[in-house]
Amino acid sequence: MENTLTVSHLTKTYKDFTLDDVSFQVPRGSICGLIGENGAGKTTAISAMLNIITPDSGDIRILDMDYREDEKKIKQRVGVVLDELNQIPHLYCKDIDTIMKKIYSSWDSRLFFQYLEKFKLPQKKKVKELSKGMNVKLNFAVALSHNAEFLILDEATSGLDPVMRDDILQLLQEFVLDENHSVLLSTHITSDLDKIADYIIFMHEGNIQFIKSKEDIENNYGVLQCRNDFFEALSPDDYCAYIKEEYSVKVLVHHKQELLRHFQDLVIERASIEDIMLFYIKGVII
Ligand SMILES: Nc1ncnc2c1ncn2[C@@H]1O[C@H](COP(=O)(O)OP(=O)(O)OP(=O)(O)O)[C@@H](O)[C@H]1O
Repeated sequence: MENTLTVSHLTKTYKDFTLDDVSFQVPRGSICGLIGENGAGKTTAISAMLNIITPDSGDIRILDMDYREDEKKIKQRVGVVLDELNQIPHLYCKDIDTIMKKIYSSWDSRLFFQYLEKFKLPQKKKVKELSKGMNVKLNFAVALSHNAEFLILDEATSGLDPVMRDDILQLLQEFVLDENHSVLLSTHITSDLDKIADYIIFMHEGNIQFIKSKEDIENNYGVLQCRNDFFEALSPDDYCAYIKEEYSVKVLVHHKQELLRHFQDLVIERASIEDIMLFYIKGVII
């Protein structure tokens, strides 16, 4: 199995929105970041994978199984953390263990209580008494305590303080040290993906705008701020998007080493995932 997740030609139409023939993969052993503006279709795609909504067409395979036919088997092997809170409000944190033991065949109580301690979650607090961030941490403790091979995280880290977010990012990196483990992480905090993602899947208005490896972004992409006359002298092959400003042009280049060979004094800044996203949404794409 090369890919943990394969989404093929996924289409879902709502009144004012179409998720339009979307295809992408999560390679085994990788962390993939799913990014896109509000309403781009990220949650729609994730809801289809989890069989929460029924797509109009398309195939989804998770861990080499069909997402509908094999839903029960898949859910045993997948950990999910969504933006919304999905634990039962009147339960004590420790009672979650009793319930999850019945749901997951490979539930690990010892590991769950270790996570409660690590995340400073009091066993004797009710779920409804937890803050939003504490609730997110509880969902992570559940997702990580049943030997899941694949984590699907939809805006899961947005309610966490920077220190806890950093701890979770580290946990995710440790999780994929096992090459059978993979993560799909939808987030607006693109700096998190600069730190840990192997691939970036960028959705825009219901379509896949691009899929790139972080290595490709780091090695080949860059941001050049230049004067209009210099920009006019460039070949369109030298860049993939640009934004005209009052006295200069911001250019997204995708073969920066080649450009630097021709223009040795050129200053090309590192392109962050946020920079690239802004070029594709606000700029002119070549
Ligand atoms: N049940 C529904 N009925 C009608 N439209 C819907 C429904 N669910 C989602 N949509 C629409 O689908 C579009 C995509 O929504 P979705 O939640 O997938 O976006 P998103 O990329 O996750 O956005 P965000 O970053 O804001 O969470 C939006 O225009 C939304 O209004």
